[in-house]
Amino acid sequence: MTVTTVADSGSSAPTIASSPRFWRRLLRRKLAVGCLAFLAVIIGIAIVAPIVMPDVSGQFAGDLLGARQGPSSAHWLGTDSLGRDVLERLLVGTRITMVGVAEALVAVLLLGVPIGLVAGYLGGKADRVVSWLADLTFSMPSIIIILVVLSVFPQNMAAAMVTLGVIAAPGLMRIVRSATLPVREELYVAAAQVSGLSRRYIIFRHVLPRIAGPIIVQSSLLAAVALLVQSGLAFLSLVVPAPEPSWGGMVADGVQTIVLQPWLIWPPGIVIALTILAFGLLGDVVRDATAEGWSTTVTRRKKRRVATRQAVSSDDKALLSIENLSVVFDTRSGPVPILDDVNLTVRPGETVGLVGESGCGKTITAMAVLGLLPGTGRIAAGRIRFNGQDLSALSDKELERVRGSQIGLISQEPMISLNPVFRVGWQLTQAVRTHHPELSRRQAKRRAVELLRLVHLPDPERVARRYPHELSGGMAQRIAIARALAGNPKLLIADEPTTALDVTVQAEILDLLRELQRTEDMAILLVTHDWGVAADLCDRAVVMYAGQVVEQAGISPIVYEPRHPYTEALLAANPHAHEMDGDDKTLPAILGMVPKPGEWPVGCHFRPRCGYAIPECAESAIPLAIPAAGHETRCIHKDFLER
Ligand SMILES: Nc1ncnc2c1ncn2[C@@H]1O[C@H](COP(=O)(O)OP(=O)(O)OP(=O)(O)O)[C@@H](O)[C@H]1O
Repeated sequence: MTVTTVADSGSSAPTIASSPRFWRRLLRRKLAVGCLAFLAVIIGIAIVAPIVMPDVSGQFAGDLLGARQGPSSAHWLGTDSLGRDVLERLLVGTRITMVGVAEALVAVLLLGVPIGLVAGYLGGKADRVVSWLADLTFSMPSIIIILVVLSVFPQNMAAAMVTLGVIAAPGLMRIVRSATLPVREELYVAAAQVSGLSRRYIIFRHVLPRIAGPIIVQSSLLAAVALLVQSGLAFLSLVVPAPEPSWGGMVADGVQTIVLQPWLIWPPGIVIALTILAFGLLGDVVRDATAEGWSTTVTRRKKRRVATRQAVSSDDKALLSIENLSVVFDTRSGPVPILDDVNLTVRPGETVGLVGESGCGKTITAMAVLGLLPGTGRIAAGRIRFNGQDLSALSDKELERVRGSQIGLISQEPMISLNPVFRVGWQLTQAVRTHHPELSRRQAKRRAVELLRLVHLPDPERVARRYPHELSGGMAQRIAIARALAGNPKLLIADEPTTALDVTVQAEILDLLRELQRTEDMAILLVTHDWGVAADLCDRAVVMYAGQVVEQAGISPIVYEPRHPYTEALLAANPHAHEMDGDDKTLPAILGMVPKPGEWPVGCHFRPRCGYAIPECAESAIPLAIPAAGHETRCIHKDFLER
């Protein structure tokens, strides 16, 4: 026999089982009330019966002439093989049976709960050692060990039941550990740490009450197992010496006389079966009540998650705040999701890089901010707050006023964005007048030349007289930047601004952007697939994959300690890193392709290409985790979360 525990019995459901709400939920269930009432009666009998009937325990024999009688008015449940009253022995025998159950439970709780709590809360080595010990104990044959203990301590029920508890403890440890993991990430636990409370205090006062639900479920199920084991050992006369009555011993008596009086097996058999059933069913209903609480807790946790996320990826000072943004493209076969729950923020004066392979949704994110979604694209959920206003709620006209004057855009193809039939100066002057209608034509012209000087174009007056086809790529990009600056924007969206340029010009444009950001006090949202560019320019990076933000953090942590396999793979495939290393080996590529919108896999979108994928990655949508302050990752992989 192996002592098993139900590993999923609400282990992941951090509910406050000690709260009145939990008890209200539990007591709404008739089955729970029935089980609790039944067990209360059994415990009451265990306490009272030996006091009321003190002689029964030591009674070796009763009326031998009236032995093996069926139920009668004198003996409601009949008499046993030695003429003793079955009902009296059943009632008095309740105590020793329940004491056996209690001994096993105390042992399992004393070992399983604290060790599981410490392993879950501390993690790392402590966790690994506990898991290893748990695995070791699982492979041990429990009943053999109990029999060995009984050979050393004959007829010692306490020794046998405590051994059972010790053997069952690793199962409870695991459940407590996994229930502790999400609780330790809660904000209030972090707040308790910050306020200097001791670990012991936090574990037992903050974490333990939150995981009481799974512990109650397990205790109930373990009580059923303990009762079965105690009855079995008593049946074999291994733990309760005669003439002490016990339920298991009474079953043994009934078995011996089964031919002469089959009735004797029924009373103890029924009571054992009903009590095991009550423990088992109570475990079930507690789990249901916990799960019901969990579904509401999930909603609350979701909100908390958002709150936590906002603590990382957004704050009140944010200039741009994209919150839970989902974008779809309407097609004949229905809406196709392009962006899924995108969250990111840009603070004033900050440069944030939006990194990812082609087709991940970087440009669509930028276009959504500008209210310029192409084709049938539309915002399906979420909002975009910019400088205190909700952009997603603005009309086209209102958005036009924001675009350019408050948010500027430079794109990958500056040449295409300039009208080939008008001189550069004229186009710039128009841009200045659009954003500053108060300026005269002459003043606007002067401002246009100033802008050309600002972007370090030599001889700006002459450049102003040129047509776009007379410009080089680098010059065209500088002019595009100058035009984006015409409205003195607070935020510049730069969509792959250097991709079409040669390397030296790329470096000049990046220098220019860095300088402008400082002098013009402008935030930049830089869309790029190039880590070199992101590392050169950005304070923070947001990594996108298949319509989702999969990781975001400060540029150093994300480059040196990526917490998502996609970021790690993207960094490994970065040609700049290899150039810097002098590494002439083949550049590692990420196998496979970014899945098309509408073909995203269930669970983690990166799973089919991920070398670390485990079955859980395919189960459901991966929530954002916060492995370190200011760092978010959409990965459940332990190796990445615990780096
Ligand atoms: N007008 C459109 N209609 C339908 N789907 C579109 C449209 N524009 C973009 N998409 C799809 O949206 C997804 C995200 O595109 P997006 O251009 O934002 O990716 P990206 O990460 O910026 O890549 P790139 O580096 O190529 O610009 C892609 O799968 C693309 O096919």
